[in-house]
Amino acid sequence: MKFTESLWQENADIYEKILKHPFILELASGSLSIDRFSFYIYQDSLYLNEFATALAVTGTKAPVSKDKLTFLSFAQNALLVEGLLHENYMDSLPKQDQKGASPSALAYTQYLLATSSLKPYAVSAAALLPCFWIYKRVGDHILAHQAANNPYQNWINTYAGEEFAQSVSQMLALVDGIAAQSTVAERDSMRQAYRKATQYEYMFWDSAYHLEKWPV
Ligand SMILES: Cc1ncc(CN)c(N)n1
Repeated sequence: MKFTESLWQENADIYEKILKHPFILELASGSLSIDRFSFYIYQDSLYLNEFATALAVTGTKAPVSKDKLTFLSFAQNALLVEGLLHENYMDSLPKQDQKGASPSALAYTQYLLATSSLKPYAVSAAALLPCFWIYKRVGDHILAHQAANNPYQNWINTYAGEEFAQSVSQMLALVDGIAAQSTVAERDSMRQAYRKATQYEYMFWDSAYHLEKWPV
């Protein structure tokens, strides 16, 4: 079994919880409130900026230039392709009262930035994989289960689309290649990083659904 397949199986419990989360159920039915979606898009636009930095930093550690370029192109796509989707939405959605990242969003981006800055290449790459793979699987799942005339169609089309699918395949191949050259201990660290980022993915949806605020 591929290393990435084992990661998926070990973390299927969290993926099942994501699929049953009201944010995802309501995104698929089109009934998600505009306030919640708007909160999510604003938080995600902040997230994408930091995510792109974490991708670029991870790229600097790649031992071969082909893989460096791949990480840099992922960073570029996060800012241009996903960023454009968010900019288009932000122009038409209600403005947010709360400025800056929510507690969960900040925790997630700081985790990715710290991991990409301070941990080995293999661990950084594993921490970034859920950001690709979970969105692809959630996008595909929603596309297959969505209601007609869904107001969030552009979002669904981006993550269930061919361009995003190609990035995900590239990222999976990269992580499998890195794992094949890693020791058992390194693979264990990769597993831990993958699970932590998967937990943060769940928390990101959950915090958007609850319009999470700073308590003080
Ligand atoms: C929180 C989060 N995770 C992942 C993705 C997909 N790059 C995203 N846009 N936002």
